[in-house]
Amino acid sequence: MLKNKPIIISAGEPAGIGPDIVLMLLQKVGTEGIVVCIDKLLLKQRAEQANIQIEIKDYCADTYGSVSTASLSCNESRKKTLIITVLHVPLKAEVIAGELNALNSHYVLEVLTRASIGCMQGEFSALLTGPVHKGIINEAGVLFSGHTEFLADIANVEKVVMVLATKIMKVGLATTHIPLNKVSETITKESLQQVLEIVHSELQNKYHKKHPKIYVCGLNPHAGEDGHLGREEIDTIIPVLQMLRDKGYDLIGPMPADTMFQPKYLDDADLILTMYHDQGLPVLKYQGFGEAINITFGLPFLRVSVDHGTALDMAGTFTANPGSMIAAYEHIKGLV
Ligand SMILES: NC(=O)C1=CN([C@@H]2O[C@H](COP(=O)(O)OP(=O)(O)OC[C@H]3O[C@@H](n4cnc5c(N)ncnc54)[C@H](O)[C@@H]3O)[C@@H](O)[C@H]2O)C=CC1
Ligand SMILES: NCC(=O)COP(=O)(O)O
Repeated sequence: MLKNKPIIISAGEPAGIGPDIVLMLLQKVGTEGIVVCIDKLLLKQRAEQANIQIEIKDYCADTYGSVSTASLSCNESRKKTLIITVLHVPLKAEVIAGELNALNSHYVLEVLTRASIGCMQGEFSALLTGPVHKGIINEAGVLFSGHTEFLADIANVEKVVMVLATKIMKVGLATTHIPLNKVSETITKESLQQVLEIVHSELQNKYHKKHPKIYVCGLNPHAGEDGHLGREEIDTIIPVLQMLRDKGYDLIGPMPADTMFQPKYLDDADLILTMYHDQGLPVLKYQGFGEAINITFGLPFLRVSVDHGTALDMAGTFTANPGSMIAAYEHIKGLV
């Protein structure tokens, strides 16, 4: 049923590269089956800057898909025109590429809210998110640590798991956007169990891994070195892994994070669970920046995102690499 529904793209921070890479994606894959949630004047402005011919159709849930599905047309000058369906959300202030403006932070959140509610109501098959700027949203007075947590709140889900993926590896995070000095206390037996249950179930249900093999990193150097370099492995991680193994989970670890990322383990693992953001992501981005994607496990709808941020230094120049955006789109197409 959702197969026939459009994918909704939230273009993210309006002053960042989000609108640019959305246009680059549409040039590459066409516009059929895609609705872009953005201020339509902003999209037009960026397209003009890049000399991309576009025609905007206002999105209407009732008629979407019933009119012509052609995604390209030729005008008199025979230049290709992208026909883009836009779910218009108005900006609060004018946008200058590369210059953040806290006045537009509520616009960013309205886009995300509208798009994700549409996914939950079955109006859209999946959400593809462009990058947002976490700092400027906080400066507007809204506590915001990331899409992952924001979407979990909207969906009223207690726990979700951030997973980044390349062709070589999937890396999950036991904690997401929290200060380093809060990591240890945040990893409790309950939270780690929930994380592993979500990862296990998504690997089975979305990725058709009958018996997912999950490698788990320790928190401390050398996974605690038998308690001599920290006790979180002994007190928390090992008991949870043992309890889940007793239920049939295929879990390896806890293993030292510094030796985990080598081919013999990567080839064998369906996913590597790291304990915090910067334990797993630098390795993954070193290997695959530009083609990596970010998937939120545990939401009641499919959300996939780019692996990079707003790249304000490149906004409006159309020199950004759209590879991650394209990979995220292709990932969604493979799942819906
Ligand atoms: N999915 C999302 O919404 C994400 C948002 N962010 C947010 O983005 C903001 C800026 O974060 P930064 O740490 O500066 O990371 P960033 O990813 O925006 O930029 C880091 C470096 O990578 C380059 N870069 C980024 N994307 C690129 C692309 N597609 N092609 C070529 N070069 C690219 C930038 O020019 C810069 O040199 C922060 O507020 C951060 O929280 C960061 C990561 C993901
Ligand atoms: N480093 C990944 C990242 O910060 C993206 O987070 P989110 O906005 O997808 O939650």
